[in-house]
Amino acid sequence: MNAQDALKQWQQASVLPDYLSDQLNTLSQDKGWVEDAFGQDINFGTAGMRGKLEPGTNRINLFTIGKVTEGLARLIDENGDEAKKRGVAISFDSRYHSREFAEYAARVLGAHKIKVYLFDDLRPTPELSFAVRYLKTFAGINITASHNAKQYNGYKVYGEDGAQMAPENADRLFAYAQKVTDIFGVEAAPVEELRASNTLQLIGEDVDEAYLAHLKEVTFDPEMVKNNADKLKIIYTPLHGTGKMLYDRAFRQGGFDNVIPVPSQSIIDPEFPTTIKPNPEYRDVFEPGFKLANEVDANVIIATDPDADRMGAAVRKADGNFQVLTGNQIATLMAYYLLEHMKENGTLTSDYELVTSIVSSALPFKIAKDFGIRTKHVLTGFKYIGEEVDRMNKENDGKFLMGFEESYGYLFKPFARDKDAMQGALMFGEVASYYASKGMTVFDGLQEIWQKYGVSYEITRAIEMPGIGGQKKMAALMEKLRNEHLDEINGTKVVKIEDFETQTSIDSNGEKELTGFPVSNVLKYYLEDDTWVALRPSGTEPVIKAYVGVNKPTVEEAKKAAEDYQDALGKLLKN
Ligand SMILES: O=P(O)(O)OC[C@H]1O[C@H](O)[C@H](O)[C@@H](O)[C@@H]1O
Repeated sequence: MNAQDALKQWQQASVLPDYLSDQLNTLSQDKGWVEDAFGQDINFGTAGMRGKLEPGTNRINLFTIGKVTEGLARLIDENGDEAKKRGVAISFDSRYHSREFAEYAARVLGAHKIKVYLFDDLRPTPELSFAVRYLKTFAGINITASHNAKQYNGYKVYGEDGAQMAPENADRLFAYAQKVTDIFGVEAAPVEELRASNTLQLIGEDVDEAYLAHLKEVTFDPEMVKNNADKLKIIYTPLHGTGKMLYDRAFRQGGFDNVIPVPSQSIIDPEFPTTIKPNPEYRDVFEPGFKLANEVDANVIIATDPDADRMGAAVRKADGNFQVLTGNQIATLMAYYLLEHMKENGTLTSDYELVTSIVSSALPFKIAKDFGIRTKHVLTGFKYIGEEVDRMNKENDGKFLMGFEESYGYLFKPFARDKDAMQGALMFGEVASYYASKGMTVFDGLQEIWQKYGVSYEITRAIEMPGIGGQKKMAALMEKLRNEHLDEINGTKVVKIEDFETQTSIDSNGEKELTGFPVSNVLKYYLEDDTWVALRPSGTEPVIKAYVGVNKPTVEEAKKAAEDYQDALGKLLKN
């Protein structure tokens, strides 16, 4: 069906709620919008599906949610009665329509007589991941668009291991969803009926308690944290989202006595009024935190995104100013802290493993190798880190130290199988507490690590390419670069190119097969000066991402080189 025919179908549908009809009337005046919103079906990316809250087949609304949930229901049907009895856990964040979509997904599953555990209120993504494992459900759904701007919403799906559904099942689910011919005809059972038969069960405090009990396992040295509680003042912001539900109890039980929330950002609000995008990657989200930190003389600011899977931090330097850290720097500090202290108390063995994505900093790998433990690279997407944890458990081969992604995602204890900002906040608090006990700032600690291992400095830039046009442009750009085999970037020789789509690796010895990764549209370049560069279209936002990681003796040199490489990439991507 072409975009115009699909539009007509939506215009004639009698089941559209008023807000969608109104939006449709206004937006459909724009031909480009119609092409984009109805020209294709919304797809599954790095983290399920994500899109603007608008009418259309390529958007997030009641009907695309219903269609995909119908796909999940059919996947569960295919797995038989046992799978239906185990059912699905559903949570949602603070965005517009999140609660409504969660309830609708519950009703669609309920129509298939699939058991549903629905959270009574908003909850963090990692708690949903935990709930899937705790309740032993067959799958999980989280209605969230994570850190995207307020106009977006989305749908993350979890498999029975609590990790985001791996491509094989996600593809089956999507294929089932594609078989739904009438998007408005998806059956949904009434809530009252589902409640009466206990097909739909509300969950909340019971799961909170179990999850919080596990969060206690994250802290490595509770005594140290407790003894230094008075030396550390943490400002915390949930950025108007789900972190608010648990942070207070999590910090308190972890021994952190001085945690002060940012009042304006502790109000649950789908407008995310104090931010442009509620993403701890951006400095502006820390502004109210800086102000409060200066008023109360705090050392550290911790921010979690609206579904509390990402965690960012800013730390006070010796000169009194705050430094916003990157996800790579936060991970480096946490990895070093754990390795050093585990070694010290004799618990570090060589079968511990650190897992990270191919576009994350090389420094934690270098440190891990120095401590004699194993390292493993995976593609972007925390589900791949989840798969590694599964492998370690199933094959009894390796112990999980931590997993991280440059995009502010960390996991230490795999009772959740997605990145967990609560775990990140507790571990980062512990790191801060440790440096405070030595009379140092966290930033001093980072300098110390850099002095020992050399400076790794990474910059990620996202170049926006919206709409169907943007997708085509990104595909063409990647194809062009793939065929060009760049031999230099900003004047420095390329010594190796890894192409994760054609699964080849080329260096001066010729071409080899690149094994161990699923096919993915990523190009990674290794340069003569120990720099790496990676390019890939994002799976969650309409952007192409350019990653640069440089290794230099000093911060100044590293920063300058990373910026220069990014500028060169910017030009390359414009051509
Ligand atoms: O770079 P993208 O494809 O946009 O993905 C960036 C991040 O998005 C989500 O948060 C996923 O859960 C992460 O695993 C991923 O790293």
